[in-house]
Amino acid sequence: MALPIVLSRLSKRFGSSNAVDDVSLEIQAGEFLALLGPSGCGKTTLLRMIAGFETASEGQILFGDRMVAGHGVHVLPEERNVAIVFQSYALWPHMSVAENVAYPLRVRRRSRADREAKVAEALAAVDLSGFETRRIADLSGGQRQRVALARCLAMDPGIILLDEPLANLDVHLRASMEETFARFHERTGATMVYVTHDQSEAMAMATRVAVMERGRILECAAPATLYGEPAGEAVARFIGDGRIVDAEVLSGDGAGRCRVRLLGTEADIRCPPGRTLRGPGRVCLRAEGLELTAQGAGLAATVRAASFKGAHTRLSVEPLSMPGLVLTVAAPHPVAVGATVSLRVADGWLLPRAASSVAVPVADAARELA
Ligand SMILES: Nc1ncnc2c1ncn2[C@@H]1O[C@H](COP(=O)(O)OP(=O)(O)OP(=O)(O)O)[C@@H](O)[C@H]1O
Repeated sequence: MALPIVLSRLSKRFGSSNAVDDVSLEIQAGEFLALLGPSGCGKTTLLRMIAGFETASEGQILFGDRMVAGHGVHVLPEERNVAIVFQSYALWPHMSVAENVAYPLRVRRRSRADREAKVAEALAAVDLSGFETRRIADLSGGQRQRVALARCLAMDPGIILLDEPLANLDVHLRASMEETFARFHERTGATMVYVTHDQSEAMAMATRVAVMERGRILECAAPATLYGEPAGEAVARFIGDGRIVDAEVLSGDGAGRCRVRLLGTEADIRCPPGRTLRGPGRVCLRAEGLELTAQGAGLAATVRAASFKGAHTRLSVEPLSMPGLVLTVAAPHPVAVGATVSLRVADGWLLPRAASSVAVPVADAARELA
């Protein structure tokens, strides 16, 4: 049965440095949560603490209502009833596929008939029926990872922890494995925590993504929210290569749209609904929110680099109004480096924290002006 995982004020110190720093997070039963962040941000340490391979310096971990770490408790990994999938597969090379998948069931002294049924079902779930007698050495990397997943399935765990399971696979195989993982998640219904530094992988599979930086969780939200409506500048920059620019909020409808002046031009963009704000703010711009427009009509910029992508040409452009800032835009046709183009800001996101900390609600501002 899937269990929720609750992390409360969890920290891990190695010497004087905090690898995990005051992390609190509730992972729902049956959720697929990705821990995403650059190398060294603490995601593996956090996963190892959930698994029980690391003790907590502070804080606690609950699986459902069972305390597994904290308040002097440290439940050993083998007693936590979690399944773990590593990038190194951790299979027994001298055993066959079926023997590997059956291994945890054998340890639990399940009957032969039960083992055989579970192994057949687990191998079918990862498209490896017919591979029962193959040796691990005779499998590809993707097939080995699928055996590791089948072994997990056969254990029927409530919690599955995955540490960069696709890191050793090539790009094409990774894409097909993303589907396998999604089906695997559906099938097990288990709570899954998936560590990766690859944001496209995290965004494609997870129901929520926790973005980590220097041991802390910056934001934890659904992929579309992180991408479209990030809460702060660090996540806006990290996810989808967003660019942050200063803006002046001119007016807003209170329902999630506002008019801003930015980079010497005006645009209608998205903003947090609720209070209508005006005053200075910070806006996240992404390549797909910018469009080429008729010469002289929008924001003038110089093309600094052009890279042909097949369906479009990706341009790096420098606005004349802000030298040094490099924006990216998808152009429907190639444009020469050095040319001047005009851009229209078709979409952007007014960052909430910057806005609420400096901007004034329109109603109040109007009263002040009256
Ligand atoms: N056993 C240890 N002893 C000392 N420092 C450690 C230990 N394990 C991890 N660290 C440090 O803790 C920090 C977080 O490491 P961690 O492996 O959790 O990061 P990560 O985000 O998983 O990185 P990567 O993607 O490179 O694996 C790093 O600065 C690392 O050097």
